[in-house]
Amino acid sequence: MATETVTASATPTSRTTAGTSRRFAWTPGLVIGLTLMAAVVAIGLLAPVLLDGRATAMGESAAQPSAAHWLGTDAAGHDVLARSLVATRLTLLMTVGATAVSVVGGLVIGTAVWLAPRRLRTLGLRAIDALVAFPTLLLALVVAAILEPGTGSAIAAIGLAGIPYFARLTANLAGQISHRDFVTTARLMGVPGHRVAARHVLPNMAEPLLVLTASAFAQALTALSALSFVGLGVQSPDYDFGKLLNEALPSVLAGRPWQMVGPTLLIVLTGVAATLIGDGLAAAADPRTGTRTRAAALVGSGVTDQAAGTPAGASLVDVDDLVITNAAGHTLVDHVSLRIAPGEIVGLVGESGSGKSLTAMTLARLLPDGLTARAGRIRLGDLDLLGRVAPRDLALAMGLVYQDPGTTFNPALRLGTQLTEVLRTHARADRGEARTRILDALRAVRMTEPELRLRQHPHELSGGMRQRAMIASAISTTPKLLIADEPTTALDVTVQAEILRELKRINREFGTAILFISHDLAVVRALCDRVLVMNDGRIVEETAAADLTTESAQHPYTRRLLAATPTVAAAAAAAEESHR
Ligand SMILES: Nc1ncnc2c1ncn2[C@@H]1O[C@H](COP(=O)(O)OP(=O)(O)OP(=O)(O)O)[C@@H](O)[C@H]1O
Repeated sequence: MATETVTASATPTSRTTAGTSRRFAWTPGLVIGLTLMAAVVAIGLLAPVLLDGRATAMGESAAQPSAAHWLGTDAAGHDVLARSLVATRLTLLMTVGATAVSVVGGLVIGTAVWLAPRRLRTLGLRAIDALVAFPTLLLALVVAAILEPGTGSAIAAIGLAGIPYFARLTANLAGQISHRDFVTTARLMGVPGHRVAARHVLPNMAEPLLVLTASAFAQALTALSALSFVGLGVQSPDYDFGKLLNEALPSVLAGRPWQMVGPTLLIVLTGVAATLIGDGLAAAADPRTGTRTRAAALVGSGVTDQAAGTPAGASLVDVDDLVITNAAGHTLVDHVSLRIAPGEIVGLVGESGSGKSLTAMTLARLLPDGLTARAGRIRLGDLDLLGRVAPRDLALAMGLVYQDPGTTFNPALRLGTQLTEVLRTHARADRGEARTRILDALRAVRMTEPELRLRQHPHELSGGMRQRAMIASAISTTPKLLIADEPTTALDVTVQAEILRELKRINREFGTAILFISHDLAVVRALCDRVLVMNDGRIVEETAAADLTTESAQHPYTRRLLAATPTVAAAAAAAEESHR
């Protein structure tokens, strides 16, 4: 009995991190926000040095604003403006500290929850949701009341109270990113969970996290000020904005509101700066969305002869009586058996939802979460896929080619880094050797300017180029089996034809067997040796590709499928008809 599980989730919009060469969108809001923040930081740096004497000197108590004291003096006779400016440094440091606690704590907990086994993950997410539902300031007040009031405890209280937000965002983003093809491939290659998180998942959430960090900074500022204002934050003789507001309260009640003006203005100024920066970063993140819809996808790992050594005359792939059911017990793949000989190209066709992808994904041991697979036998070369298989052996025994154009490559990494990953991780090639081999493979698939491509990020390549790049990755380790799940669906017909020619050539030159999943029966007939027709989870017909015609097909479903596929002549006739 084989049961493979992988977390399922929607695929998010591709985003890049600051590491890509995408042009950054400097909006006026962002420029203003950064300028204001620079001014606040300059005040924080300089005021304690230049104005400390003035802020601590005692003069006339509760004096009105004057040329000597622009905002008057407080009850102790200190210059209110000087104290407000000097308070900027401590306020900023505390805000940065609390924000850092929230971000780092949230990242660690969110990632740990994502990496946890399914039950623990669900429990963790529930706990995080419950904490998020609790108002931050209330949570902070509880923490601050438990701890001794002071600067450190205020930072801890606000920082801890902000953790659930970042933890939830991290876990959600990780859940989404984990189902992009480059993460699936890394997992197939046996890259350990923590490395997948550090290398593939976290860099791709940098952008939304950065945006949230900016707004968390603004929230931490007001929350810290509120804590000090109610006496649970900074204690005398230290003072931050909140403490100054706390000290100003009696004078406001005594009809001298100007003592509030300095800290209030500085809180507003700092908060507005952080919010503008957050909004600006969010806007800067947008431009690429929708600009690169033309793309396609192939992801490959590879095979070595040793890993998938196939006894002469035996099948390379041997699946016997595969049944896949969902959580409700509904059968999605129904007693499927299939064989693929070494070097053979087998087509898997059938309407949408007939079970083609699930069958193929079972071979790669990448069945989605919640589904259960059992079979009498699943073998790939000398690997028994129902038993324990070293990730490296599976990684080297199989190449995967996906359809989804937006998620094939990690947008944060240069192509060179990702294309050489399988060679470096599993074929144990050093950097130079991996580079040479991938360049050879890129030339083999006729990629233009291969050296340049290795330095580029995925979004700088066209869909056809990305497809070639991934075929190159797949063949760089001389695969015995390539699973190609609708690899050309997202490409225009010219590029489609070129890619199909490359697949055929690779099959001829390297003896790579291919399981080719497609809706395009004409392509399947031209490319494949043999075709399996799936309907409602079952293989209803198996035929030589040349016999995939209305005349030769045996099963009524195959004939219906063929009848539903317009030939070029029929399509032209239909078009002509519609013009009449
Ligand atoms: N993660 C999942 N959870 C539950 N059901 C699923 C899941 N993935 C697929 N299914 C169901 O399993 C059936 C077969 O899906 P599969 O993706 O294998 O079809 P397919 O033939 O590859 O379709 P397409 O050509 O549209 O890709 C469908 O009914 C689908 O709804």
